[in-house]
Amino acid sequence: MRASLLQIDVNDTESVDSRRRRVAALVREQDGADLVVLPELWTTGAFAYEGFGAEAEPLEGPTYEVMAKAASDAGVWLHAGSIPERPASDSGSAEGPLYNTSLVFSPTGELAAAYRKIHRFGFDKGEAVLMGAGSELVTVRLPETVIGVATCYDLRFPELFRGLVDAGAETLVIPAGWPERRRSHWTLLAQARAVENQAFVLACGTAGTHAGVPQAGHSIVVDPWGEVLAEAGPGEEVLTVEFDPAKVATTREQFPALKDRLLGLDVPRR
Ligand SMILES: NC(=O)CCC(=O)C(=O)O
Repeated sequence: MRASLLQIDVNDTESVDSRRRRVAALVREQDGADLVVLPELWTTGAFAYEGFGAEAEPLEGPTYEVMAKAASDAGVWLHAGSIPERPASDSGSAEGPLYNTSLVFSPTGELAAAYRKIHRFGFDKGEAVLMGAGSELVTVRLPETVIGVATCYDLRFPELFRGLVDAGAETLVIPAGWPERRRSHWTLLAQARAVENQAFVLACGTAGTHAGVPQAGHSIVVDPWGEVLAEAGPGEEVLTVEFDPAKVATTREQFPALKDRLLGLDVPRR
């Protein structure tokens, strides 16, 4: 299986419209890939809080339209990263809470899944107060593997990933806007989630600086044994990797640690 992670430079000088067009063209160039992955909130920047309201869009808004077409033009599964989503309220008005919502498209441009980020970053400010929390785990069956989706700060919450594994996930796909300041956590946590869940991890971050926050870049692909298969540098980059999804089953068979779980399962305790 071939995956391409598009580590986009998200800065304050390029307009959202221009970035959308540029990223769509990059997606179309990945026509030999099985899966293409974009970062979190790459239209606005994950730390550009002022832009969330101004650039919020309904699920089927401009980013959806452009990305659905790019996925079908390239004939790839596309995890299009996330958008600041403003769902239309029941009455049909444009008012309502915002969500940090990821979109996954099939190679024919159909929406296969939408995931609203569960853990919002910022403690008492930023995303944590501007956006609502999602509540549903999302997996998507591709021909080669089942992907489980999570977003950026979710990476710090292992129980979410265990839930995805229980729902069948074999490849964990994590778009992010992770800051350079905590790059060591990013790499360490990506490897930890791969090892503990015996799953592939595809973690795609942003490059550049937006809202005064330098981004880590260093998108990373880790195999179920915790080996780093590929890692990007700090700048904009297309990180392409080939991997064998069957390695999940062989790792889980040969080192069956997931079968030794006791807590959280309905089993007698010693
Ligand atoms: N956008 C985010 O979720 C940032 C997460 C982060 O900076 C961290 O967990 O550290």
